[in-house]
Amino acid sequence: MTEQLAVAVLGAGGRMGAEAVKAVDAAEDLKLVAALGRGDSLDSLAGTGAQVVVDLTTPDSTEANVRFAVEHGMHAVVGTTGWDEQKRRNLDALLEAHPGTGVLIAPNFALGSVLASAFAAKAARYFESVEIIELHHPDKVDAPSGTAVRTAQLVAASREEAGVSASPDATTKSLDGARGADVEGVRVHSVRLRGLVAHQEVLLGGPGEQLTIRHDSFDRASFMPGVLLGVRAVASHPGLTYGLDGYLDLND
Ligand SMILES: NC(=O)C1=CN([C@@H]2O[C@H](COP(=O)(O)OP(=O)(O)OC[C@H]3O[C@@H](n4cnc5c(N)ncnc54)[C@H](O)[C@@H]3O)[C@@H](O)[C@H]2O)C=CC1
Ligand SMILES: O=C(O)C1=N[C@H](C(=O)O)C[C@H](O)C1
Repeated sequence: MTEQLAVAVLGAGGRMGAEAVKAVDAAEDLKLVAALGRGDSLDSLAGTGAQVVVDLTTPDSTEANVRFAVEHGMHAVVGTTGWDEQKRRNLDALLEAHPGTGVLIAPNFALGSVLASAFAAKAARYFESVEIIELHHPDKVDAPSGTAVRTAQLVAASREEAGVSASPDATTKSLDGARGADVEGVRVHSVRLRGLVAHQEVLLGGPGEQLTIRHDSFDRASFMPGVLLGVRAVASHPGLTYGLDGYLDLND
């Protein structure tokens, strides 16, 4: 048998972390060497031999966790939200000083969601209007979702490349928040509703027609194939990769 890859999960007591612990435990090629929760010292990682750290914590702690991993020669697979451009730039600089170490920041690990965002970006240049609605469970602490931000970035880049103008909008008078958040020129609306897990619709409108690209995660099991893919692949992708699409061949 080939040697198992040693994996540590941070945020192990959380909704995603608990699921990731089970998934890593069940994978024959992986060995769970640490499962840390809030309050556990990162120093306890040092003696575990962890090669890959999976971070599924909170936006206020993920940056320090990833910094610790990189500085101690561990690769990191990050699902936690909050990685804005400045934080990614800082991480890039840190990784330059640690060549050979890989970090994957995946706003969404569900393969269907990654595909839906890619399809939306492809379609966005052909429609006059585009808006995003993301819908999540009410225990989520951040809005808009990391997935919606990433989708808006991909959509905006695609429209800019194609020279498409901003979505038309005659609103001159509105209540604060009524038109959602502006993410790179794309309106994003956040719904929080008991019973939901993670859902997103990209609405694309043209004269007389609408295309809706919708993805639903009904269960956190949907994220685990992407987590495992990231864990297995991160060592062969040194530097920072933003989005699981960076590990997939979506160009055809
Ligand atoms: N990329 C993806 O596919 C997905 C990403 N997420 C994101 O993952 C993050 C976690 O989501 P949930 O599990 O739903 O949240 P959660 O609140 O259930 O879990 C977070 C856990 O991290 C723990 N924690 C906080 N700081 C820590 C630290 N320094 N060390 C160790 N543990 C620490 C908390 O005590 C909590 O148990 C959120 O940012 C969420 O948006 C969630 C689902 C899918
Ligand atoms: O908090 C969540 O639940 C999720 N967070 C990620 C996000 O903000 O996009 C991924 C997924 O949508 C679930």
